Amino acid sequence: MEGIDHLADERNKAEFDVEDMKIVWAGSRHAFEVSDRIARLVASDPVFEKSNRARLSRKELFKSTLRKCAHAFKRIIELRLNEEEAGRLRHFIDQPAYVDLHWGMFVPAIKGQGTEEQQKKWLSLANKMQIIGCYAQTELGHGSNVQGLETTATFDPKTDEFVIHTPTQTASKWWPGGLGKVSTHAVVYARLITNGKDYGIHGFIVQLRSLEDHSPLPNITVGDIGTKMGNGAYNSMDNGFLMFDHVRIPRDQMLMRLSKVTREGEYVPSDVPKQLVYGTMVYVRQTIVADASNALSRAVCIATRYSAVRRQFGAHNGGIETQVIDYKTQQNRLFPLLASAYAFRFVGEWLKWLYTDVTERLAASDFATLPEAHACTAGLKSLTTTATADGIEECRKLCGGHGYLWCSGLPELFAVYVPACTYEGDNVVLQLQVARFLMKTVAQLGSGKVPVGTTAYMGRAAHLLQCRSGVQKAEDWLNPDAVLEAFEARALRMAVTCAKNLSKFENQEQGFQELLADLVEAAIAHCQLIVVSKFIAKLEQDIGGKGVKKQLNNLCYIYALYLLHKHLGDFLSTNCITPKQASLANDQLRSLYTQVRPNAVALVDAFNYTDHYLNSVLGRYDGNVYPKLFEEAWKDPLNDSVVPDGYHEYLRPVLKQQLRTARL
Ligand SMILES: CCCCCCC/C=C/C(=O)SCCNC(=O)CCNC(=O)[C@H](O)C(C)(C)COP(=O)(O)OP(=O)(O)OC[C@H]1O[C@@H](n2cnc3c(N)ncnc32)[C@H](O)[C@@H]1OP(=O)(O)O
Ligand SMILES: Cc1cc2nc3c(=O)[nH]c(=O)nc-3n(C[C@H](O)[C@H](O)[C@H](O)COP(=O)(O)OP(=O)(O)OC[C@H]3O[C@@H](n4cnc5c(N)ncnc54)[C@H](O)[C@@H]3O)c2cc1C
Repeated sequence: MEGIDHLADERNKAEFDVEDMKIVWAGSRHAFEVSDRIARLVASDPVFEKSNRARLSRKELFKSTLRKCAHAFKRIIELRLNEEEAGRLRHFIDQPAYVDLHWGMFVPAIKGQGTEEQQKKWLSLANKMQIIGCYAQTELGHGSNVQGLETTATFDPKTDEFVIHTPTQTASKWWPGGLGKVSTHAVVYARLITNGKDYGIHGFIVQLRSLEDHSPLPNITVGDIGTKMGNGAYNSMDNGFLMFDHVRIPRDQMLMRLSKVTREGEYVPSDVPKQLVYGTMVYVRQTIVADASNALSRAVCIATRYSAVRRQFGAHNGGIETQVIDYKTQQNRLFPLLASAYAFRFVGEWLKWLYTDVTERLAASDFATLPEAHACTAGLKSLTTTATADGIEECRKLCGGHGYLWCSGLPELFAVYVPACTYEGDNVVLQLQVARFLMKTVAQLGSGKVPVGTTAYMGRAAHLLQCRSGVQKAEDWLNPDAVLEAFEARALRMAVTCAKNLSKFENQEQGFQELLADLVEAAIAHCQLIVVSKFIAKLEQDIGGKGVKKQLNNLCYIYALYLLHKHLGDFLSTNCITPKQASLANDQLRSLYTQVRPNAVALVDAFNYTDHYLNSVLGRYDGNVYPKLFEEAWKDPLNDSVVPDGYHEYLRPVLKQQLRTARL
């Protein structure tokens, strides 16, 4: 059956031009062409083979990761790939590795926090990978609470050096990716102490390993923190621990773009907000939002193709059974995830714009939008990674029993993805940052300060606090104004309720702690509004291609109405909509599912994923699932022999024992 497209009928049903949708998904024709070319390059290179990853021991997996990274670097040089192409290459290799932290955090930290001189020195080494770096912030005892970090960097004016020290076991660096076995250098976050005074957390470039033989430098203890969840998965990464015993570094290895320490040991505070020391996290959170749509779309692609292949029940008189994708329950679970993948794609594009905008403003000493950029990156990182991790697991269940097989691609994808809910800020901790931002904004309403950006809607509080939805029939829920008003009213009313409840406390911080759960819900409502509004804004752009806009329109309203249904309690309890209107939203949702159904397979084809990248028997482009499941099963080491190892020692004696007992 090789060569037959088992999904051809599905593809023929599509009512839009898939090639045009591929461009919209990629962001531009250029981005599509680069991605397409590099994905094929990776798929055709045997060094990047990954189908046996689960069967490798940790050591084998790690060594194969080193090999892939070295080969990738060689190819980047040979083919003279530019930064964008090199980034796509690493993405499609699809194996977490030290390079992610080197390029994703070490280099950006130096770019963001190093002086020009420091950038010149360190980036020229890092860009050629003559040094490899990681981002060493988290400690055994503190991750979320950055202000609680214990590592010290004490200035010694006698030698013009900082002494980096780990004063307690809980001060050991713990988790940094690439640290365990690879990094030669790290940006280490430590408490800066000079003239006996603690000036809080600052970044320092510290060499960890010899550039000659890779052994740890004197007074440095470093290693891998151990095996993590799942076979393969994130175990290709050497997350590490690190302890310093009074390690000396030159003063000029403190990242000094923001604040400085002079030769005499005087601390010169930055004339810009001190929070810019957290700038690398803002940058990475923004990239994590863009990546959420990659991971979710991958899972959705597998679940959608397989749901079209898989048939259960419904056969009459020996006829053909029903494709499981035709069950409304399957659609109700799958299509909102398909819609979410597109929604996260577009909000990711918007967030990239916001980040670029704030970066330009900061360069011009305009710090006004920094709090919003922090709230948006934190909140959207939290919202999209939570939904994506849950979504991948839902896709596994949507694939029934076979989804639980490693070769479905879903267990490993879940195991690799789920720590995104924790790293770069625990998702609850991050929503609480959004909540603080919202409470400040609400407190300023009526003060004459007009809320802008993503909180502009709060400026229409007089209307939004008393309006009632005008929806009268199901189709009214396809009106962008009706949807936006419902989401805005719900978000504002939840924030205002929290603010009112907070005001009942004499001690605001105590009140905040008491109301944490409500505050997180208000923050989530605000972030969902952002995603919905950016999807609607996307539809207002000039989108060409036969039928493309119609499909995006359907997905946009599936996303919004599915959220409305899921969080109905919020919408009803805040009196934004009536039960009747909620029921109309459900009617509309069902109708949208019917419209998406014939386009579902084509909508996931638009992601343009190669079979190599998906690495899933269930998600194969040709839908030839069953013979390939057998092929994979035969490859399992347990099937190397018909009679298993251990039969003679452990199985035969038991069987013989039973036989004797039975005879008695
Ligand atoms: C492409 C790469 C591949 C990805 C691989 C992923 C590898 C993973 C890497 C990591 O995980 S690195 C470690 C990441 N760690 C965290 O994310 C820690 C999370 N914690 C924090 O970010 C902060 O400590 C906090 C929880 C946000 C704030 O803590 P706290 O309440 O103690 O606040 P302060 O530090 O005192 O600051 C208060 C003040 O500052 C504002 N603010 C906080 N963060 C930022 C920021 N990033 N940018 C701008 N402003 C920020 C905050 O809103 C407060 O403002 P005001 O209310 O005072 O106005
Ligand atoms: C795979 C992976 C890779 C990582 N890579 C790096 C890296 O490269 N570099 C690096 O420096 N770090 C890295 N980290 C560490 C990561 O950034 C931290 O684990 C993360 O910031 C969460 O901090 P924590 O572990 O201290 O969680 P904790 O803060 O201990 O969280 C535990 C629980 O407490 C809750 N909680 C904590 N504070 C509050 C609060 N104020 N209010 C309400 N609830 C709260 C949380 O919601 C959570 O449920 C990595 C982690 C992982 C899992």
